Amino acid sequence: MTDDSDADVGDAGSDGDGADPEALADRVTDGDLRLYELDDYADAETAATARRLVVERDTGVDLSATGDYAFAAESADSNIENMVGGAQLPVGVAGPVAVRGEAADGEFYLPIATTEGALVASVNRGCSAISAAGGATARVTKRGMTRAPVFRVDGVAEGAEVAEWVEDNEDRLAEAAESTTGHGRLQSVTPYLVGDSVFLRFSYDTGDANGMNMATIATRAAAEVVEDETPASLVALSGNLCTDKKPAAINAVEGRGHTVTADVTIPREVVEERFGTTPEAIEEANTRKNLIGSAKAGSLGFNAQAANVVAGVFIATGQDEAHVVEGSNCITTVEARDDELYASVNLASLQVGTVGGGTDLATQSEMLDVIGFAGGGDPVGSNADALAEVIAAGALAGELSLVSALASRHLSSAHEELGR
Ligand SMILES: CC(C)(COP(=O)([O-])OP(=O)([O-])OC[C@H]1O[C@@H](n2cnc3c(N)ncnc32)[C@H](O)[C@@H]1OP(=O)([O-])[O-])[C@@H](O)C(=O)NCCC(=O)NCCSC(=O)C[C@@](C)(O)CC(=O)[O-]
Ligand SMILES: NC(=O)C1=CN([C@@H]2O[C@H](COP(=O)(O)OP(=O)(O)OC[C@H]3O[C@@H](n4cnc5c(N)ncnc54)[C@H](OP(=O)(O)O)[C@@H]3O)[C@@H](O)[C@H]2O)C=CC1
Repeated sequence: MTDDSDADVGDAGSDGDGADPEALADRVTDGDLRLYELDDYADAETAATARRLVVERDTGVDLSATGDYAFAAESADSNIENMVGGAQLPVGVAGPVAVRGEAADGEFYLPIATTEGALVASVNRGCSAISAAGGATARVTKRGMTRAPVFRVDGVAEGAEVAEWVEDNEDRLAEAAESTTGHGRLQSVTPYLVGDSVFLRFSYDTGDANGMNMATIATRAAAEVVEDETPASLVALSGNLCTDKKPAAINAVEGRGHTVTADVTIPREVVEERFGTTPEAIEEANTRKNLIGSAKAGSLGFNAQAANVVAGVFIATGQDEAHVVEGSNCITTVEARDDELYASVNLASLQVGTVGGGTDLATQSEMLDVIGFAGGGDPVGSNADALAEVIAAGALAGELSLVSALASRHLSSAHEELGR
């Protein structure tokens, strides 16, 4: 879409369209402008072109591939600073997979952006077995985006008073928090006291949005009320008990974002035909690997590759990719029954949105459309719920296929064949 060689020649000192990327790049090189100030002197695309020129000159690297991006630069204004282009990776589809959810009920393609050969094939195989079995049942059982500021108090007694005040005045905190958003609703505030630190874990229903910005802005307003009304002094708006983008047991236990569970019962003949192994072998591999192995490792994830599906769909659909950390909090269960296999996944903390964040970008919104849940839902929140249910079904497909491949000793040959 963009090309350094045919950029407009114009006045590098003027605002907006017509600015010359070469002249702008010269001004950066001369120390007259900072890289991030280029947007004040040119439209977003020209500014990105000028930045590429600066980086090309400084590093000697040809950035023509990075400059060949397929979205309007200005559409990424709220997503990136110092933009130089686009990072592209292949996206494939698995499915369609049949999902019997509360919000998602039908057959759904699962777009997966990845560079790992064999991943889409694996999820596709799992999807085909799930669909042959009549589909996966999926339910969102909890929603709540959290933000937990930390306050300083003078000691335990004062901290306990602050915690009590918060518990008695949740309605006042909700009023302040909700004054900042049309869609966010404060669901709870849970105080934690550690010595002279008080943590307040705020949890919000954020509708169809991931809600991390929404929750952060709302919590700032609530924190001001806490400071006005109690002796507590705000130290940090995020006190890590949220817990955002770090492995944390609190998310695995209490949930964060969407807590979603999916299960399926697959007839024995379908298992044997699609996975080339038996329900008993899959159960044994799951127990020894995903349960005992994970326990011995002290892992928070009792699964094989939930993060693969979460990451692939997140990148394809404009979710915050760092939330894959929480998205990997998944427990996979498998049970061989008389003539069938029962399998389930529980994703405790899946952060998804169909509005906001990167969901409006060109390819990302296309992929949300492919799944069928782009934009705000009716009722509010139903699109994000549906996306969570479809991802859970995809994670279940990935678990079934990979654990089967391990049970049938096909993992390394599959990757030799498809991934090298
Ligand atoms: C690779 C397969 C699927 C072959 O499996 P197969 O049974 O030999 O393949 P098949 O040719 O008989 O086809 C069966 C089905 O697989 C699908 N399929 C088959 N090939 C393709 C393809 N090219 N493109 C799209 N879909 C494909 C497709 O659904 C097909 O059904 P059909 O449509 O023909 O009725 C299998 O061996 C497999 O799933 N292996 C596991 C690979 C895997 O899961 N990799 C994930 C990444 S591993 C990792 O990152 C995490 C790890 C392992 O470190 C985590 C841990 O510690 O456990
Ligand atoms: N601030 C932070 O600390 C952090 C931010 N992030 C980033 O936050 C972003 C996600 O935040 P998020 O708040 O979701 O996104 P946005 O900041 O993009 O806000 C989305 C907005 O969409 C509006 N909206 C319109 N329709 C709906 C609907 N149906 N349901 C819900 N909201 C709707 C809401 O407006 P209104 O509120 O007015 O109702 C909402 O605030 C990601 O880009 C992520 O990377 C990630 C981690 C930390």
